[in-house]
Amino acid sequence: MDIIFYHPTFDNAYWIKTLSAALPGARVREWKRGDNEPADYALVWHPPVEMLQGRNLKAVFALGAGVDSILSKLKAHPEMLAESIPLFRLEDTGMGQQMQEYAVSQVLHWFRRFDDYQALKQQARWEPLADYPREEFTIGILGAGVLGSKVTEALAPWGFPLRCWSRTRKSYPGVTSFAGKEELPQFLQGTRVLINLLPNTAETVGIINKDLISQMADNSYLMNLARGVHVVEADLLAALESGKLKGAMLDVYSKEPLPADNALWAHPRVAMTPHIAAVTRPAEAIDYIARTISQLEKGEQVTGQVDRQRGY
Ligand SMILES: NC(=O)C1=CN([C@@H]2O[C@H](COP(=O)(O)OP(=O)(O)OC[C@H]3O[C@@H](n4cnc5c(N)ncnc54)[C@H](O)[C@@H]3O)[C@@H](O)[C@H]2O)C=CC1
Ligand SMILES: O=C(O)C(=O)CO
Repeated sequence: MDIIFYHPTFDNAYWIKTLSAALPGARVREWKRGDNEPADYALVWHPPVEMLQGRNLKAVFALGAGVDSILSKLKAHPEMLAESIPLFRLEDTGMGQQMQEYAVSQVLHWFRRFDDYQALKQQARWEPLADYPREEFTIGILGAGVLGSKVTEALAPWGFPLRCWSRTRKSYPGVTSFAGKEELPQFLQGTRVLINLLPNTAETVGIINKDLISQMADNSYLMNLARGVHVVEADLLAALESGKLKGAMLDVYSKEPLPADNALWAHPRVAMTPHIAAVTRPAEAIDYIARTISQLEKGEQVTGQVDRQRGY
């Protein structure tokens, strides 16, 4: 079996060595321009079209959870990957725990009013503030899939009212589930902290806009852990100015790296990280990919296949 590997920034030698060890007998090589030798599987992130085009592959594995960049490239270059070749993505493989850490630490930061105390500190003001009632600190998770469900699990022990919104109804313990466009207004009503973990699709681009924000509780918070295109940044800034939103924690942006002149950098109530909420953990990802390839070779059922029509 031949496997080709391409990632613009990973430690490719480590991946090739570890994957080879996990799949004895497989020949794993780094794909380089001009390599047209046969391959059975391809592992990719931001692949050049010529890497995949015209190959008789058994499957392609995306080296991340979101496949929006691969699917948008496919839209522009449908010849890159035949419809019949399945595309897989990473399901959790260590990203769930990272999202849990990120979400829980920031929710607690806001709940304990550390943002307010930080602002008071700037003015050397000693001023104990009233606690927020826990039962009114409702947390809503947009996108209740692999990562969204992990985040609800980590938040559950803290006792906040929890709700999620997804395409189909979920039954996660202690979480009120809302499904579909028609239930979005109900989901938003009273939501104090909105955590976004939706995939980037034609239906979700720009979903966090002024209309959506206006339906949330006053003095609410936004945490965007999914993709920058979900948020209309001008509407976010306007909501921060009007006071409708008290703060935002952003990991992803409409343009990455975020240009130095973007107003988000300077905003005192916007906290930011540079798209690191959950990164691909090589050992876990290799374990999943090796296991899935072995199962595919034996004709067994596998998980993680992307529905290209649905867009995630
Ligand atoms: N910031 C970061 O470091 C990272 C960001 N991500 C982002 O997180 C996203 C989510 O990842 P997973 O949980 O693994 O995806 P998933 O596919 O398991 O879950 C997606 C959820 O969104 C819901 N959904 C999709 N379209 C919808 C619609 N139109 N209306 C209502 N609900 C809809 C689905 O029902 C599902 O509950 C990825 O697509 C990626 O963009 C993923 C990893 C790291
Ligand atoms: O896996 C993904 O989709 C990511 O965004 C990784 O940072």
